[in-house]
Amino acid sequence: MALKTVSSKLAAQLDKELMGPEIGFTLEQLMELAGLSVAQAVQRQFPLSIYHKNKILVVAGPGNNGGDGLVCARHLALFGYRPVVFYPKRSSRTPFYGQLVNQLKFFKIPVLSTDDDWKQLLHAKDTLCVVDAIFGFSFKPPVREPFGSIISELISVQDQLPIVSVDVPTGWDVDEGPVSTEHIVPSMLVSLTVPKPCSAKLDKDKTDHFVGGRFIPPDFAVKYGFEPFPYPSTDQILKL
Ligand SMILES: NC(=O)C1=CN([C@@H]2O[C@H](COP(=O)(O)OP(=O)(O)OC[C@H]3O[C@@H](n4cnc5c(N)ncnc54)[C@H](OP(=O)(O)O)[C@@H]3O)[C@@H](O)[C@H]2O)[C@H](O)CC1
Ligand SMILES: [K+]
Repeated sequence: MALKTVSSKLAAQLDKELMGPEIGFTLEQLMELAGLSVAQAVQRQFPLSIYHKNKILVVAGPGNNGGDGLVCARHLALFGYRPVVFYPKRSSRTPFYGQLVNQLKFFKIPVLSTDDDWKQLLHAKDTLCVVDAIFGFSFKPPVREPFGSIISELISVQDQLPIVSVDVPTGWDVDEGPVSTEHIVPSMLVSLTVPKPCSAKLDKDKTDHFVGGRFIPPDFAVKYGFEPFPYPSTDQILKL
C-alpha cells in the first residue's frame, strides 16, 4: 500500500477542525480513541499468549502525545498487561491531565516522576516494550531537558527493548524525519489519523507501521488529501 501522509501543519489543522465549533469533538474523546488504538496495536504485536512478560513502560510527555500515553496505559491494564508510567513533566494545560492521572491511580498503575528510578525498567528481562508517548506532531527540535537525557536512555536500550512510538518517533522532525545520527528507531510506529511525512523515513525491516485513531468519516479524509484507511471489522488499527 502506498504511504499516504499529511504534513505537521495540516495534521494540526485537521485536529483543530475536528475539535472546532462545527464538528465539535472534544480532546478527551479523540485522546481516548487514540490511546485505545495504541494499546490495541501493542496487544496485536505482543500478545500475552506468546510473550510471557507483561510489564510495559509508558513514557509520557507534556502535551497531548503524552495524554495518549496515559490513556494507552489504562487500556493496557484492562488487556492484562502491567503498565508503569513515567510522566516527568506534568501538564497543567487543562485539568484533564490530572484526571487521567487519577484514573491511573484508580487502576493501581504506578506513575513515576524524575525522582523515581524509572531506568531500572529499561531491561528486556522484565519489560516487554516501551511506549514512546513523549512528543507527537507539535515537537520542534532541538529537544530541551529533561527529555534529551530521557531520549538518550531510550536510544541506548532500543536494540534489546522494543520501542512503540505514538504518532511520531520522539525527537524526529515531524516532516523531515531523524535530525541527528543518534535517534530513536522504533520497532513499531502507530500513526494517528494519518501518517506524518517523517514515517516515509522508517526502515521497513526495523519498524512495523500501523495507523490508528479511527475517528473520521471517509469524505473528511479525502478533503485532507488522503484515501480513507480500510480498517478491518471493528479494529481500531490497520497494519500498513
Ligand atoms: N487527531 C489526532 O490524530 C489526535 C492526536 N492527538 C495526539 O496529540 C499529539 C499532538 O499533541 P500536541 O499537544 O499538539 O503536541 P505534542 O504532544 O507533540 O508536544 C507538545 C508539547 O511538547 C513540548 N515541546 C515541543 N517541542 C519541544 C522541545 N524541543 N523540547 C522539549 N519540549 C518540547 C511543548 O512544550 P512548549 O513549552 O513548547 O509548549 C508541549 O508541551 C499528536 O501527535 C497525537 O499524539 C490527540 O490525542 C488528539 C487526536
Ligand atoms: K511519540
